[in-house]
Amino acid sequence: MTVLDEIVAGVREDLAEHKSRVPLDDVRRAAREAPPALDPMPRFLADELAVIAEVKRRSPSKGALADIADPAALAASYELGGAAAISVLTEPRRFGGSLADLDAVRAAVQIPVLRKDFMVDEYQFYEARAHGADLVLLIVAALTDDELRRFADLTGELGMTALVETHTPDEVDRALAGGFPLIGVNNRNLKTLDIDLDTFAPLARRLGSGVVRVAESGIFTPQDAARVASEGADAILVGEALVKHGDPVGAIRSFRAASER
Ligand SMILES: O=P(O)(O)OC[C@@H](O)[C@@H](O)c1c[nH]c2ccccc12
Repeated sequence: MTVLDEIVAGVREDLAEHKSRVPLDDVRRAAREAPPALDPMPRFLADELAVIAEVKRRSPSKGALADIADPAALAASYELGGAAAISVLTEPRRFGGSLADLDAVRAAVQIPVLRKDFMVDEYQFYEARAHGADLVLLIVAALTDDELRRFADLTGELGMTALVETHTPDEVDRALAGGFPLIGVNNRNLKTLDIDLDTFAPLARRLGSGVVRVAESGIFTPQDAARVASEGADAILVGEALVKHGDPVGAIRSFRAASER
């Protein structure tokens, strides 16, 4: 079993508990009644490198990253620093996340919010929308082509935008075949947890400029941001460097300033 398989198995166990607590019909109604989702794409298509700033308490590779007592306050400083969107980890076992974190962040900011989780069941998409998410993550490595298609369709029906995550040439080809407009390249291999910033450039080239390209993971400095921007990134997704930084407002500003596109 890879780490990804183990995480997904845990997600499926937790899902059974969610479903028994809030039946599908109820979560669907809540999704329908939520304020409409925001469209993040204009921010990603703007001239400046967009920063997706992540609320991340822990990670499977490094354990505890930061003691985030007030996720709403952290999100508010991300917004103040000029983040284009905020990513909130909701997976509890390995990342210490929760839907409560998503609720807190949603209530604190005006910009689009991404529910970052391992999305493997329709239920989670209604749940994401019911909790105010504007974007969800679709990890190609964790899904069949049929699931990718179904989940992307459902994401769109709910008014949300899918960030489709890739890590290999084969996954890039699958994402391109699906016609998805917003595609991430994760510099971290979710099967081994190894990080390599050299992952991005060749896959970004393979993706081409017809899609919005997001460089994910392992971006720690403005120099890293400038590098992936020069390799074609329209946006960067940054977690660890921001949650550990004493000045998240300044950190986001420095990432944004690093790239002149
Ligand atoms: O903390 P980092 O190295 O800046 O990475 C952020 C983000 O890319 C990472 O949290 C991530 C990318 N894809 C994921 C999929 C699941 C869980 C987490 C992730």
